[in-house]
Amino acid sequence: EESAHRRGDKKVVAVVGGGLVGALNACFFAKRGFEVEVFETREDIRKAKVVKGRSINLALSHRGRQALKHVGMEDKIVSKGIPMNARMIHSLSGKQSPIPYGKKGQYILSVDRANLNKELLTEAETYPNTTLNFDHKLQDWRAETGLMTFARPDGSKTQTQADLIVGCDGAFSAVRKQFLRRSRFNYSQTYIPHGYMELTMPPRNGEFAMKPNYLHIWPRNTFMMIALPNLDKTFTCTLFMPFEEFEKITTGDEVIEFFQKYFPDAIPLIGAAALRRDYFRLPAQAMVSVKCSPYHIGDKCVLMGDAAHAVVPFYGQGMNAGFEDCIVFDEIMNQFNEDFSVVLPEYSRVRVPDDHAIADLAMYNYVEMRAHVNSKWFIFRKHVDNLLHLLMPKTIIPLYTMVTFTRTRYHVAVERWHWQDKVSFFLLLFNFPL
Ligand SMILES: Cc1cc2nc3c(=O)[nH]c(=O)nc-3n(C[C@H](O)[C@H](O)[C@H](O)COP(=O)(O)OP(=O)(O)OC[C@H]3O[C@@H](n4cnc5c(N)ncnc54)[C@H](O)[C@@H]3O)c2cc1C
Ligand SMILES: COc1ccc2c(c1)CN(c1nc(C(=O)N(C)c3cc(Cl)c(F)cc3C(=O)O)c(Cl)s1)C2
Repeated sequence: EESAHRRGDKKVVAVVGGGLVGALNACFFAKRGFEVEVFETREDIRKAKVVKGRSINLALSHRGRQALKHVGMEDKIVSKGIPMNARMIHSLSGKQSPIPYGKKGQYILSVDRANLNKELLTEAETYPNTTLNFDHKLQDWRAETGLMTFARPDGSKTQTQADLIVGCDGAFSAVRKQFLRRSRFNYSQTYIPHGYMELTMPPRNGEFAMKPNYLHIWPRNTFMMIALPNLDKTFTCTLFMPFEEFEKITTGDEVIEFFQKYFPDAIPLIGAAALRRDYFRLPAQAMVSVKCSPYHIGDKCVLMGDAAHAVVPFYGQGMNAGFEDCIVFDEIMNQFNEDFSVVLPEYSRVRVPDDHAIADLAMYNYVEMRAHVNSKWFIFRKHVDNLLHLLMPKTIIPLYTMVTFTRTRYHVAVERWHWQDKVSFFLLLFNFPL
């Protein structure tokens, strides 16, 4: 029967969550001519001052760029990103060793999260068939009818119906909550013992304090710090450490002592006074890994982005994977002529194995980095990867290359990686002329 809430002839798509994936998804659906309604808990961040407590910048790579390209946003976002052509490994002695990501054109971009979110919201708004509703917190919804209930800041409630509900409301998704009540819905979440804290490295004499076109890494097994450049010539440093280690450091002196021991070269670059102050500004944030399946309910609701698969950040792929979700869904919409009753199950069938694979990869890399990776090991491994790739470009492709610079399905990249590990072990064993 005619759906009551159809405006004109096109169906209504409700995107819950106006974060990175929700804002991008709104563009994908609007481009197809749907009536798009975005519902976002927070106020319009384009009017707000600072969004606190989120990772300030992110690494954008191929998968994410392809999604942005699809809605004509790639050039605008890339122009405001800072290319990182290589990692810069900081050893305990302060020695810096660059390791290229690949051939010349193979670089990743440091992009500002808040700006990316603003640009995507503004782009979504340019579509006449798109409405952004801020200060709308989804509280409840029903799969049978597509009826949603939102809480407003003044305590009032509003309701609206949609033909399709797209849950892009992040790792603690309210849309996903309804999935948990249904039979045959699989769900798992893991908080890792590490937390993360962001520290700012200011410019020095008006210039970047370190070489800007690198992803700076201080790998120290249990501890790790990374730094990505910002357009204002600062670096955002992210310190990863077990919560119990964060809790041991309670005074400014202890902060300096800790950095003296593990990241001595960073003290003058961040500044001892700033370090003493900023370390206590915000508590360390938790990192959770969420896996679930299926991603849909009937022809009514589908989860994308962190709402479907929150991953630990140790591959820099969370947003890239969420952005790629949008392309994959769009491709399936083309294949099955926008018939939600076919598109949604097909999307789960295709995408669950890949998003689970990247979740596993990121967790694997977290365990790997925590256990083995100090500067020497990191440098050695990456050089071996690059050497084998040089000798047998078609046979050995480093895993991070497949993940970061191609759209090889994540689960296929993992399968190849397992195969390659056997082959290269075999080759080394029979001392293939390396
Ligand atoms: C430290 C750290 C570093 C990272 N680095 C990278 C990186 O380098 N590269 C990368 O690709 N990814 C990275 N990520 C991952 C990336 O941040 C996430 O994958 C990405 O933000 C997911 O986007 P999303 O839109 O799905 O969710 P979110 O960005 O969480 O957006 C969800 C939105 O939904 C809204 N919302 C929540 N609940 C409701 C509700 N009930 N009703 C309405 N709205 C609601 C929220 O306000 C928010 O705006 C990193 C993550 C962390 C924590
Ligand atoms: C804003 O906060 C964050 C937090 C973590 C990350 C990022 C941004 C961006 N990240 C990227 N990771 C890769 C990668 O593939 N691997 C295997 C790596 C994984 C780790 Cl943990 C690392 F330190 C270096 C590399 C590396 O290879 O350079 C990229 Cl490529 S980008 C991790």
